Amino acid sequence: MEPESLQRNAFDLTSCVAVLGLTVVLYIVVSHTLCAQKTKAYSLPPSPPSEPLLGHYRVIPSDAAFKRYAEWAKEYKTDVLFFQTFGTKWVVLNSLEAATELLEKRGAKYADRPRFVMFEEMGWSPTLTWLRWGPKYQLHRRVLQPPFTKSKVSHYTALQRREALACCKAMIDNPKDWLRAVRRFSVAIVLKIAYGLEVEGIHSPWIQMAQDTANAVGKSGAPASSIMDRFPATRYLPDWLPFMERLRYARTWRPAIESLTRVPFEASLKTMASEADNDSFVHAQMRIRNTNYINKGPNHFDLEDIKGAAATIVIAGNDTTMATLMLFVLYLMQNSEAQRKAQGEIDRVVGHDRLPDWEDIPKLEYTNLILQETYRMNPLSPLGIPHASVAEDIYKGMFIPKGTVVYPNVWAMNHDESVYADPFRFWPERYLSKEQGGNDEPFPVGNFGFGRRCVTYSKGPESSCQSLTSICIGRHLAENSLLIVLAIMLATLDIDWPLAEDGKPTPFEPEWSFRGQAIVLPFESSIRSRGARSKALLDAELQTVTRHCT
Ligand code: HEM
Repeated sequence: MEPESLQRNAFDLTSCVAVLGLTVVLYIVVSHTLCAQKTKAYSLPPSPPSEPLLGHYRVIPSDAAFKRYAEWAKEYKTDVLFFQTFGTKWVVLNSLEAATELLEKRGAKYADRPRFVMFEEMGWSPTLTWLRWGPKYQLHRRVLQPPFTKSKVSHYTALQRREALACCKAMIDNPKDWLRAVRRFSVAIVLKIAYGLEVEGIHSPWIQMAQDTANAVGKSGAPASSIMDRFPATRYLPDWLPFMERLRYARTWRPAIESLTRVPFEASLKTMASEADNDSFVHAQMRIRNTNYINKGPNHFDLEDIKGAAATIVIAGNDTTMATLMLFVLYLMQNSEAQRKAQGEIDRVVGHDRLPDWEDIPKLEYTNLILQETYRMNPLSPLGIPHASVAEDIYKGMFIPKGTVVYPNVWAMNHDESVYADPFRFWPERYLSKEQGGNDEPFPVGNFGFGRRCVTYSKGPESSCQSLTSICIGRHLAENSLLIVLAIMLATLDIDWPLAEDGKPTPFEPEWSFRGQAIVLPFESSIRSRGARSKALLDAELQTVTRHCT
């Protein structure tokens, strides 16, 4: 390039950055002034000191921010904290009381989501989880919710049990590769439900595809917290600039998101003609679409919507299940007493002549307590998926401006010492009554989100939500998957610390990632069959269900 043109490019960039800087300053001054006028009567919630222009941008740690928020809440003696950066305002709700009051009782005011600019940059198609409040959101929720209601998920139980048996068999046959078995279980269920596609074995390419997407989402940082989300114009800056590492991340992982959205969808469409009995989400939606087309009716849910919604099922459903299963293995390995107690319960309820089935699940009280304690110990989305307010609000005399992003600090609520004694201890008995040797503590809260992003509003000055549904549409599906696989794991496997060469268990501290989701990183474990009898049962039952499962 000519020196003159180089100079011109450098000048263009400098002026571009200068104009952008000026815009940021103007934006901040105007929004501060407007906010100050509104808050004359009420003050904003407490917040830690911020920096000029950058606000709280550099004050919030990128790793495990939820822990810092919990500390600030104690320091400032408040359950609501306020922050702002580049004109974006956000509050963190650190108590169950605040989250229930704002996100549930006043849910209509907090039904929106912020705009997820970083996720847009990552190439998502319309995805319910990230959609803002509005007709598109309502349409997606109306289409996606019905197949996952508490009664409808019974449709998937045969598939879930078959995959649970296959998972445990793969863990026993190839214990070093137990993570792949767990990933296969998590992917196989949602891939079949969304697209009608089968995962063949633990080396299926679908597993790698889902793994890549999970990596992309899991380490992308708390949703709506990047510089692009705070100040969308920065998405057009070159990604080598300082502060733009999240833009670089988004662009690096874009192909993974695009593949998972496109490739299984196309594979599913190819089977439309040959699989008339395929009742997957994509086939069902395509059939509706074709019928509307033939009858010359409108098709509001277009191809991009079907594609995006199917990908939502896989992306929202696979990694959450996988991460919870990894936690089961970890906590059972670390707490052998709890493991033995749960195995005792399985033996008592199910006996030794068969493996756990759906009719046993309601009777497995201690197994359910292990699930609850796993949820509490490590909420996968420690700051939930943020909501956004559609109107200004006053809470305990504190002013919450319209358009504020709202994070429930689910981790803080589930580690509140005033509710949970010794909150960092894995103790499933804590939920039992005092007479039963427990501590009468409530089940964990908020792991599946708060409130209701309502489907319809009632009219009137105090608008309220009409649809009282739990925010995560996949909760019932996920709980069924987790309970059946946990029960079969307890019936067929012994989980222990990895063994050294001399055969002795070697305890270690696992590593975690707290960037975005809170997940335990891959770790070693010693997994063995509980005995020849349970192994024979596993082989026999797997053969039977594989023959019968559709
Ligand atoms: C252990 C398993 C799971 C956990 C911990 C979990 C957690 C969550 C959380 C925290 C939210 C955000 C709620 C909010 O906005 O306050 C959410 C939303 C959502 N989840 Fe799940 N989820 C799980 C499994 C699933 C599964 C299996 C599916 C698939 C069917 C699914 C689909 C969704 C969807 C579509 C949303 C967005 C709902 C909306 O914004 O209206 N999830 N989930």
